[in-house]
Formats: sequence, structure tokens, C-alpha cells
Amino acid sequence: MICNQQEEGVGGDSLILESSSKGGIVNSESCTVGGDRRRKMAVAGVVARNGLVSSRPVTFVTGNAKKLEEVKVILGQSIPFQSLKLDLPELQGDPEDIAKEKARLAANQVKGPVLVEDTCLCFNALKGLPGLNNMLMAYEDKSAYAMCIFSLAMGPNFEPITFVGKTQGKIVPARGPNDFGWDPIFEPDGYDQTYAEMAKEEKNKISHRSRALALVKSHFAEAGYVFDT
Ligand SMILES: O=c1nc[nH]c2c1ncn2[C@H]1C[C@H](O)[C@@H](COP(=O)(O)OP(=O)(O)OP(=O)(O)O)O1
Ligand SMILES: [Mg+2]
Repeated sequence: MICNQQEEGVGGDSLILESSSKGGIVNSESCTVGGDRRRKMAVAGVVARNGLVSSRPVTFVTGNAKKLEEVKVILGQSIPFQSLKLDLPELQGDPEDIAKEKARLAANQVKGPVLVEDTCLCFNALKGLPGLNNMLMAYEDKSAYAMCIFSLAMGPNFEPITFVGKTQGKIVPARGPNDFGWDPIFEPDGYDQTYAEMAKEEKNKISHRSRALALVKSHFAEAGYVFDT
């Protein structure tokens, strides 16, 4: 995805989980807001009152095998999900809008509940814009953050909701295996290894992806969805 905006208030521990006042964004304090909350409650309510099985397992739609590997490990058995490899269009614009649009497209194709994900590496020197390592050569400020946005749509006619995870760090000359995107050039704050050099479990403890998925997990824990098995 193309990340075109610098979030306000990035810095310090608080940015581990994104919080925002925009509609439909799940953050560490509140679950969902506005129409999305009502929608979610309605789904849960139908299940609770009628004892109906609401839905098929969630389909995680991605064309990226490395993402899928991490998501499988991080989610474990916490959410009933299956995966589907689809190449969804690379959209541009506001990161949360992109993730939601991706979820709508995926839900229309799958005709059921879907989870999608969009990730970017955002450079503070470029006001959050993505860029190439060499573009940064001209800047003193090599700080950056990895941002992951999951979007969940419970079906084609449901408004997607989003879950944002961020990890702060800096851009460094590439170190470590070169098998997953920009992992070799991102060194998270507090570590002297790049994502690529870290053991997988170590990356998964602190990554943008695992932070976003922690929010996804708590959403499922609270929402009371009932799934076919
Ligand atoms: O943890 C990560 N560590 C390093 N690189 C990463 C990571 N996560 C995504 N990436 C790369 C892959 C892609 O070049 C770009 C994001 O693009 P993004 O559209 O989100 O992924 P994608 O097109 O590969 O898969 P999808 O089918 O889910 O859209 O950043
Ligand atoms: Mg993509």
C-alpha cells in the first residue's frame, strides 16, 4: 500500500497501538464506533437471540505467502480462519480507506466474512510517505515506522472495520536474509538487529503485524461471533 499521511501523536510508547477518532477504527481503548459498532452488535445480537450459527470461518485473503506464514503463527487457534490467495488491486490513498476497500472487494469475491491486511513502511523524514532507502540518504532523520492495518468485513454487505498496529524504528543499510520485503532495512527501536536478522518469534513479539492482530483477537473475543465449524 501507499501510505500518504503522517499520523499525529506518533512517538513514545503510546504509538504501539494506533488510536484514532475516525469511525470504524478499533484501537486499544474502544472497540468500534458509530455505525460499525451498531452493525457488530446486530450480528452478535442475532446470534445470541436465535442461537443461529452466524457465519463461515473468516477467510484471510492475501497474495503474500510470507504474510500468511506470520498470520498463521500469530493467530494460532484464536480465530477460526482459512486463507485464500487472491491478488487484490493495489489501491492508493488514506491507509485505512485502502484497507477497508480491500476488505469490501474481498468480501464480494468470497461472499462471506474476510480479513485482509495492508502494510507499509513509513518514513518520518518524508512525512510518513513510503520511499526507497536511497531517497533517505539525503535526510538526517532515518526514523520510520512499520504500519499494518487489518480490515475485517463480516460479509459483502457489512461495513469493514480496521485494526492498526505500528512499530517504530529506523532505516538502516540492509542486513540479514532478503526473503521478506523490507525486513533487512528496518531496525526496530530498542533492538540492534533488523527484522530480517531477528528470530521469527522475536519479530512476531513486537511487529506491526502482531500488534494489529492483538486488536483483531480482542475484537473476536468480545464480539461473540458464532462460526460454523
Ligand atoms: O512484515 C513485513 N516485513 C517486510 N516487508 C513487508 C512486511 N509486510 C509487508 N511487506 C512488504 C510486502 C509488499 O511488498 C509491501 C506491502 O504491500 P501489501 O500490499 O501490504 O502486501 P502484498 O501486496 O504483498 O500482499 P496482499 O495480497 O496482502 O496485498 O510490503
Ligand atoms: Mg497488496
